[in-house]
Amino acid sequence: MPHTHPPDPAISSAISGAEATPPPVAFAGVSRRYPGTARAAVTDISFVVSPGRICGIIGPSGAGKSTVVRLVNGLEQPDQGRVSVFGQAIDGLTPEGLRHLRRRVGMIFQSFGLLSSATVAENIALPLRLLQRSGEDRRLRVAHLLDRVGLTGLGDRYPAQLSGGQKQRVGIARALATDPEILLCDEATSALDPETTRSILRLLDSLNRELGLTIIMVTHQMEVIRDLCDDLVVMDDGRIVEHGEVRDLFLFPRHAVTRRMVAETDPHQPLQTPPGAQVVRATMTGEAARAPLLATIARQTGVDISLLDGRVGRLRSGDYSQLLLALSGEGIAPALAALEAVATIERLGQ
Ligand SMILES: Nc1ncnc2c1ncn2[C@@H]1O[C@H](COP(=O)(O)OP(=O)(O)OP(=O)(O)O)[C@@H](O)[C@H]1O
Repeated sequence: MPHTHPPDPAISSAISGAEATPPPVAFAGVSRRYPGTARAAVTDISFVVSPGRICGIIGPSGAGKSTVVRLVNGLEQPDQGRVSVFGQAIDGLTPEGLRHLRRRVGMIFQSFGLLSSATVAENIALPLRLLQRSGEDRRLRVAHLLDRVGLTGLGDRYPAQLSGGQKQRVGIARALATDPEILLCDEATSALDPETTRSILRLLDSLNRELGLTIIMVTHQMEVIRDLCDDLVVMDDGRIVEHGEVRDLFLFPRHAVTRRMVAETDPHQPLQTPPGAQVVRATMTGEAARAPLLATIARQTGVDISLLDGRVGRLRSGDYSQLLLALSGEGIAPALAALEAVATIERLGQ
């Protein structure tokens, strides 16, 4: 059974069916084996993406992440189970139904997928051409999209004349051309350097906030999950091994794959435990993460506090700090009580 952290209320109501509008994406017991292969690429996948959320999918190479996104836009069909997009099962859709679905679901890729012989403007206009929109319609929409992704004035360039980050912006503009409600991103930042990655993540964040766009983000980079996503699905060997809100999985990973991927964001060894000290891990979020907690508690209780390890930062849901502390001397019990009032405390022994 996968580890499931308590879902947010929107997910609970989507699963229970209490929500009037069906969720953008729902997988129920989905399996898929590619023809000619011995093992299923994905097995018994069930999860729900609620409207306006950014859901990350992470896992080692070959875990089945790309297969999951390809199942969402009908590039693959399930052998078992059901994939629903806005409540509609994608298997059994007519070609016309599938075309209509794909207008509501945009997609961007690691390799950008641009036509090298077409200009930036022509690349962005391609989906509109397929919809037989008029030339004037296309021109206006492309100008708007170029502005929106920060490429004003670059419509006449060819892809070869752009940086990697600019190419991905063209990919995003093209994916948005049909005004989709869902954006699928398959390793969309994996070919980019860290600074360019951050600028693309900021763009995706603003599109999500301003347009209410639901985003599914396949990545092998936990930093992308930490910085951008609300929810997280962790896959290994074709199965979901853990899923829930990023805050819960990032701060309290349970499955070995999640633990390993979280550890990779901050690889180092904690300091040795001083003899006789009580060791605790204290996790704070929001206001408490920024408070001068250790100094205040040491002053008030007389306890000695050594910092053995720590990580601080910002998730999409807010600030966090997670500190490995060794408490010694007088006042350990009141210090623990004071910590427990504002932090989640895990006692790791003496
Ligand atoms: N078109 C295909 N034909 C046959 N097997 C495939 C095909 N596409 C993927 N697979 C296999 O299905 C499994 C899952 O692949 P998938 O690409 O979904 O994983 P992934 O987690 O996205 O991997 P990566 O991070 O390396 O892209 C792998 O064993 C892969 O070899």
